Amino acid sequence: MAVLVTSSPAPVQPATPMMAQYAALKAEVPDALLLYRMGDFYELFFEDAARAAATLDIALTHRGAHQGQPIPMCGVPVHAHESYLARLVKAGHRVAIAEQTEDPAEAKKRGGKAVVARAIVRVVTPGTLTEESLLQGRSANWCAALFCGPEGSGLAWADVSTGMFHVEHLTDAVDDALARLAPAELLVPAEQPREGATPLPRARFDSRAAEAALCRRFGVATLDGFGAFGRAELSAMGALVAHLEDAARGAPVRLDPPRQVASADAMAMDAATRASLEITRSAAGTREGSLLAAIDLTVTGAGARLLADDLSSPLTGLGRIEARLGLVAWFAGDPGAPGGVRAATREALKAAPDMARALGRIAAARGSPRDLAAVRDGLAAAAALKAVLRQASEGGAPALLHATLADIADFGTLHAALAAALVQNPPPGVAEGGVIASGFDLALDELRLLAHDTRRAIAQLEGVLRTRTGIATLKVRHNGVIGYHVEVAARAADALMAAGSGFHHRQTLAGVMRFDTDELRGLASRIAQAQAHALAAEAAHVETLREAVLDEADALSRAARALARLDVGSALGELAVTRHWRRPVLVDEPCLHITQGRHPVVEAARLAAGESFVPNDCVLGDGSRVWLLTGPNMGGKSTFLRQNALIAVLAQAGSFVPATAATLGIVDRLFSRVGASDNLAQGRSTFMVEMVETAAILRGATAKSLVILDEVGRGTSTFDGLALAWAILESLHDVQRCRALFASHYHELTGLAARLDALALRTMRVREWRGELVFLHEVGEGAAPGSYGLAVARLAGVPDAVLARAGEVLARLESGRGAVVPGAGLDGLPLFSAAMASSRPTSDPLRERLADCQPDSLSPRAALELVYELKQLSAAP
Ligand SMILES: Nc1ncnc2c1ncn2[C@@H]1O[C@H](COP(=O)(O)OP(=O)(O)OP(=O)(O)O)[C@@H](O)[C@H]1O
Repeated sequence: MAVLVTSSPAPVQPATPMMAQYAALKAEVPDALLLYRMGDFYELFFEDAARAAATLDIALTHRGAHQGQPIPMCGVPVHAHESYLARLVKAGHRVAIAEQTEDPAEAKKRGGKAVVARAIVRVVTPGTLTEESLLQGRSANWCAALFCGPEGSGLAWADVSTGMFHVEHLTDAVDDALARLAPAELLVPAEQPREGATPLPRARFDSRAAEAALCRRFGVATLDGFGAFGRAELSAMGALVAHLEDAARGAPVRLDPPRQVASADAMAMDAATRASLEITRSAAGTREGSLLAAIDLTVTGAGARLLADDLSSPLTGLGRIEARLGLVAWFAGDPGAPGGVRAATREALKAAPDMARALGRIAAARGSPRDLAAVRDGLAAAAALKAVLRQASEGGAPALLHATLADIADFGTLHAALAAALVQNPPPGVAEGGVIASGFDLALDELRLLAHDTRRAIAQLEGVLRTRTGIATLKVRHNGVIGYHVEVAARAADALMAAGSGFHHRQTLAGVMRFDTDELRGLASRIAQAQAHALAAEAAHVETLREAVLDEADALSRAARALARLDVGSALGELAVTRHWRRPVLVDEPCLHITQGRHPVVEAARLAAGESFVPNDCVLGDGSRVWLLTGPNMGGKSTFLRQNALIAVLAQAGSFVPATAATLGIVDRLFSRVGASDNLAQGRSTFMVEMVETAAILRGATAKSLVILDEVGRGTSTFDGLALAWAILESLHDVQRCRALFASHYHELTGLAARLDALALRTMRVREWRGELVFLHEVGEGAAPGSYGLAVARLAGVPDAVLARAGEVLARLESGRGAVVPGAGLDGLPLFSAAMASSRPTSDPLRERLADCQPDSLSPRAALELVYELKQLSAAP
């Protein structure tokens, strides 16, 4: 989430009318950087300029003076402003854009000192982006609002780039919901501050005003048709919509009606679980290395966004999960879909542009002709796909396929209008024309023809004038400043300067003179007129097309979502076939039976390195609801723990799973604590974090939950850690009664198996071969015979002396195992330095030479030589 940086207040007592205008605009958006349009540049002044120059690494200059001080200024060119905007927003700034809202010529009419009228047309914040260049095609860009009321919290979130709009009532687990969403921008009431969130006045969260505003927006008398919303939900929705509208500054904001999300419909996962399982982001914070990246075979941006959504909130309802699995199975050809339909679907989807985002821009009045073309091509792809799938589904198809196809309406008329009107590859803007295809509007074609013919007439005029004047080098030229003109070398210009020559002097430059003639003027003005009319006609057509698209906005948005669902279904089908994944069986009883399960990310990494991955079974259920897993470091415990949790996530997200078979009782909450998670920035030690997270598990887990815990208690003294691990394991077994995989180095815990009837012992198998440790990565029955910590330390390159010393300490500790005081039995051990001394290498040339010498038989000269020799030996390494 972006950290918002506020900028400086507006200057006091502005010196010039322009600065007065600037100050007034700046006062409207005191917390945003103001980009002030001046001709071809957006300029920033004062503190804004300093901040922007530092972020953008551009030159800071000065313009005029304010209260005797030069005014700091910097600017970015209008034509390239999007990339600068992206950098400013990414750096956490809110940016307001003030445009010139009248022609400078109009201002001039009001007098020499009149300032061109300007207004803020948009406030750009991280959560209100629509530009393709500012967004990531494969991730959603959520703007969220949170309101915590006495009866729970309301969380509303929307993506203006696609119009998606959701709301959820939360009784607790607000942090979990925010971790799931990872919004680009979060709005909160000022009196409920949160780190990284934008505080808004409390009045923005007024639920009654919100209800009325939402009814107006969606043209309904009551919101009941969308769901039964609580006060907190209304407050959050109201603040969110008002913020989005405020940022758009009068430009329309298109949103789908709010979809109410019920917390119970999704598998609950807290932020620590998501981080530890690296579902959509790796530990390094990137998409790469995450589960999402490893399994994403979607071919469209919208498909990738939907897959991320599915993985972030796996379902808990059997019906919806089965519906998704049915679609994946059908695409995977299991059972027996006609050959080629998956490939055909993926091919058709590849041709589909991002219709949802194009629609978002068109609705926000920021759409370019290219966005209209994107809708046209998206509709063509949708129609082609629908035809393919309709035919393929004749022999029987899953319900979700039928429902999805039904969401793709018949857009024949709209598509025909777009296809007939637009050129194949329209330019990014309408200003230069060339958007409307020839043949669509005869009047437009005539205007274009006229302009074309006139240009040809001008070209012919050059020949006529050459003959008439006898100047062979005479040229008819055009430039943006003086338009069409005749150019001759200065030395040949005398005849043209003569009165009655028919030539009117325009310009004298070094070596050349420029003229025009009445005929040339006439032709030029005909061209200009024809062009202006043609441009106006094109703009009118574009507006009509825009309206036609917006008339169908809701249906288009549904169709875009349907295409995304087909993309996800076929991509997961492809994944299932190419990686040999299997359809999971979901049941109501709390079990987790996985045969030959694999970790999708680790497996992919191993395969890429030319190494194999060892699959493992996991059987949690009656009689073995909790597994206590022991084994050496590096043995594969964390991988095994995580892979089973990931299989549960994948299955409930509606995907096949990396196993030869899997039967899974629906998991209501998933908890994962694997790998160290430091939160030192928040002032908590590793152990403190571990205990806070463990407390959350013991409070939150139910008999339907799945808990995976790795090395609980490692951050404190051995006995404290063991005692805690012991009690936690007992609690999971007896109190929460959840399914759990519990990895630990405390071998003492294995004794609990005798007492806890649903606790089973498993170990990561290793073999010692010629003094070397070989990791088999196999889960076997029973407990590990030892912890092999020293052997792993040797593999890691810990020096021999330290290892030898650790071996001695270990032997003493083991002989004293069970003693009450940790470290009992160590008193008799020599000190570390003494042990180091005893383990010194025995071969020492200096000592050997000294031992060899006979002092009594040495002559003075031989003694001196011996001293030299010893000195030399002592210097040797
Ligand atoms: N099933 C497997 N097949 C092949 N290689 C595996 C398997 N499981 C793990 N590995 C490899 O072993 C390495 C160590 O795995 P992992 O981190 O899971 O071990 P660990 O027992 O949890 O170790 P530690 O306790 O030190 O964290 C991984 O980097 C991975 O490459």
